[in-house]
Amino acid sequence: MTIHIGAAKDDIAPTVLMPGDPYRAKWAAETFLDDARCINQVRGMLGFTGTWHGHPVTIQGSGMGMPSLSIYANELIRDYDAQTLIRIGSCGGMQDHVGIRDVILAMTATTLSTPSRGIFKDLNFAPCADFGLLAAAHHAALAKGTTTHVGGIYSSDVFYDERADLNDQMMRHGILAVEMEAAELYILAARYKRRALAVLTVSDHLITHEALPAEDRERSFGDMVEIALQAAFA
Ligand SMILES: O=P(O)(O)O[C@H]1O[C@H](CO)[C@@H](O)[C@H]1O
Ligand SMILES: O=c1cc[nH]c(=O)[nH]1
Repeated sequence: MTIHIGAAKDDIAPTVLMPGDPYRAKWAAETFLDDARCINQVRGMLGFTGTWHGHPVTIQGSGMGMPSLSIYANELIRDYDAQTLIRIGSCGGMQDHVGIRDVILAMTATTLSTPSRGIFKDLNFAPCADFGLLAAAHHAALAKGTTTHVGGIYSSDVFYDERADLNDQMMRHGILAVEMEAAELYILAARYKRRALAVLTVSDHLITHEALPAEDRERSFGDMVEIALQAAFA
């Protein structure tokens, strides 16, 4: 057990999927895993462990934002020895050619700041995905026929952002979508030599202002979960 995860060490699999939403963790575990059991309820940040095609898998909510993700990812890596961490998240589309429900594979994650900012001081570290996971996820997405985009995303600290100029610069530089966790996940994976990837589904759009309801964000993103699982065990 850790401060934020009530599971015994053996209850967490080496492969962990991390949605921001704990109820997406529950839905994904019940939908895709065999013999799924709840292994964490501390603070309501639900986690489940089961098997997918015989492989042990944990699906643990990360909460919203990098400070929350950082707590769970640190404990999963340092206390539970998680080796492969794949975020399965929602995001806001930032390019015209990116549509609602499309899948984004985040090759890089640009940020203004992360919980790791302090250790880098004046260095701008470039958080990036594990290439093997990225390539395997792309292969899985193509095989599935899911409309998928691979490229840079923006990990923001702010959902209700008062600085429109930042989004403008992201869009101008080809960033595909905005979310709030991937950059810190990639930095922690680099620090501890683990594999990480963010597989995202576009839930709303900053240009068209389309938006999916909360229930869809919780329960309807099956393609991204299957892509993440196939990538993890490719
Ligand atoms: O759907 P999740 O995985 O929570 O991801 C996105 O949704 C939340 C904001 O609504 C942030 O956590 C953002 O990164
Ligand atoms: O962080 C997020 C997630 C979904 N949509 C957004 O606009 N931002």
